[in-house]
Amino acid sequence: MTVEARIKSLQKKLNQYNYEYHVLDQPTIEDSEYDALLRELIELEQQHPEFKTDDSPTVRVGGVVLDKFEKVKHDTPMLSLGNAFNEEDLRAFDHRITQAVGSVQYMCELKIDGLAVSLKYEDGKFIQGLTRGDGTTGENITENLKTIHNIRLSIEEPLSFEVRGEAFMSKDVFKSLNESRESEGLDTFKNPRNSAAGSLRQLDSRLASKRKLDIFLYSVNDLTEINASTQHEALSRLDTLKFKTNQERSLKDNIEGVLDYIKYWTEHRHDLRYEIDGIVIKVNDLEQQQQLGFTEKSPRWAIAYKFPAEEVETYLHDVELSI
Ligand SMILES: CC(C)(C)c1nc(N2CCN(c3ncccn3)CC2)c2cc(C(N)=O)c(N)nc2n1
Repeated sequence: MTVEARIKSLQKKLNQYNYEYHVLDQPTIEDSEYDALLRELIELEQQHPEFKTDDSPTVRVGGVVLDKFEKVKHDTPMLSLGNAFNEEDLRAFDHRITQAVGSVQYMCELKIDGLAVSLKYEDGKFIQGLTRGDGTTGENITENLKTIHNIRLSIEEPLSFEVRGEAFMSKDVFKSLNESRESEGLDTFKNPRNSAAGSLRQLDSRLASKRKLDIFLYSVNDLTEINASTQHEALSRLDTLKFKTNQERSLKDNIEGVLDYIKYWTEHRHDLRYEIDGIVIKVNDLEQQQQLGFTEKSPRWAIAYKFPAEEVETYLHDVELSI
């Protein structure tokens, strides 16, 4: 096999292993075997840089050091969400909607407690990643986002659109990061959200790569590009394009179903391997979304139900401090 053929086959194999491990959560080879193949590919690409591609799995290890993050305007502004804190707020949200557009289905999604980011694809290639920033302008953190293994560096269709999602750090990664920081005498991070934010703000993408960040994607800015007519179809389309979406989502026929879903996750949220701070409820049908429209900064067809703050955690924290 020629060197070029070996490099191409390693790139293909490692990208497939990445997808199985980080998107499907179903690895088919041992980590040690993956690492050995990756080391071989890094070496071959260093000897033959003409065969290195910008969607090679070696991109994941980072290595670009910036002196600052450039500010970039979002093509499509990233909106914010209205909040609901109790059943009354949710019923008022439902009443306003059904009065305006009649009966609707709701897509319920776990509200991942991370950092909203926007990924831009052009002809199927990941070309730019931005933080949400103030919704209008974000920071260019493309090199750091490339180190998140389940972010597709290229997709199998030459699509051009922006995919939005929440980058986060899992509870286990957060715990071991704080343990190693403690042993190095560094100050620890307060919660996974803060450590994800700190990781994405690293100017050296090699450091960002070590933080093992993760991401769930939840919306596309140009739905005609993926010809979806509901949020349910949009998420399924992201799945077929091998993006990582959250599989705990559920389609409900009315507000009662939404209340059941919220009740369930209020009780089971701590069984998850990542933190959530609520539930996002969206009108499923895109035409009904259009009819409902937007306020000046958030959609009228979506709301974020926020879990009540947990006294137990703060109480224990205070007790620890007072000892
Ligand atoms: C596309 C819309 C606007 C409906 C939307 N917006 C979201 N967010 C907006 C406010 N965001 C925000 N962030 C910081 C400051 C102000 N707003 C943070 C993202 C969503 C966040 C999540 C999630 N976290 O899991 C989700 N499953 N779906 C979302 N959907």
